[in-house]
Amino acid sequence: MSKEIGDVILDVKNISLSFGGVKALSDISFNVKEHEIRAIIGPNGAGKSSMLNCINGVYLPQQGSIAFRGQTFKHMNSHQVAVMGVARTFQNLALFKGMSVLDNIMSGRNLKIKSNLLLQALRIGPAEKEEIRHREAVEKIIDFLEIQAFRKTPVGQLPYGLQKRVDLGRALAMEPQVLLLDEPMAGMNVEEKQDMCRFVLDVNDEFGTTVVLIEHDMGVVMDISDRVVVLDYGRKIGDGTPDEVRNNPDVIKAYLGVEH
Ligand SMILES: Nc1ncnc2c1ncn2[C@@H]1O[C@H](COP(=O)(O)OP(=O)(O)OP(=O)(O)O)[C@@H](O)[C@H]1O
Repeated sequence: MSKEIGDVILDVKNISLSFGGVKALSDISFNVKEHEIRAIIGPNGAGKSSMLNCINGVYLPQQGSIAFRGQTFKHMNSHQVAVMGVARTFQNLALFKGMSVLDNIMSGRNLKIKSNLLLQALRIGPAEKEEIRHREAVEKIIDFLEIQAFRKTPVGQLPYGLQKRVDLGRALAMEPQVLLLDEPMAGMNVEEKQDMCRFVLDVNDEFGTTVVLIEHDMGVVMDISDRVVVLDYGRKIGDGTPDEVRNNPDVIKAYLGVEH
């Protein structure tokens, strides 16, 4: 894999997060470079989702800071983080099940809609032109994700693997610079996983989008990631290329309970 990795786009510094007496994250630091695919792995309860929730402003860590392109966003909420260019998908799908694929992906464009609600509703003036532009962008994503056949289908009627693809489409509709994927392959069969892997690689390659993903499937992680950060009980125990992480005794111990 020979691709150009850029400067640091996301810099996580000394993040600590507790829920009452539970320390979900202890002094976690790592960075993500532009155009990278960066995985966060670790056993159940390691703190992976908590970390993603700190990055996209859902949780406010008690300590530490996160900077996007050098700009620290200590108190930004998830909307502000999204406007800045960080989109995410969810472990448990958060789609509108009764709405069509097209409308679900369109909902990802909301952040980009500039005209006021009345003009939008009447579809007149600049709102009409804007709507056409958004529709075109959404159609491109639908083509890219190869879901043309289901454009008008209510999302709830689609197989799980396709719903995950629509979830990705909705995040892509925000035209993010950084895409956070929370277990994009969870619950998928082998074929669906292969498809999702290909789409993640294509998004990274064709749009240049930086990807941060949590994933339990080690085969997938080792195949597609440029670098991997490993958490265990809220602490960072490894950070490096897939090969470095694979051979790290602390990581082996955390996963297998024994050193090899
Ligand atoms: N909202 C919350 N309230 C209380 N405790 C929480 C909350 N979210 C996470 N935790 C706790 O923080 C710790 C880390 O959880 P987190 O979900 O981040 O781990 P994870 O690595 O994503 O796990 P999994 O792989 O099972 O999804 C766990 O002990 C969990 O019980």
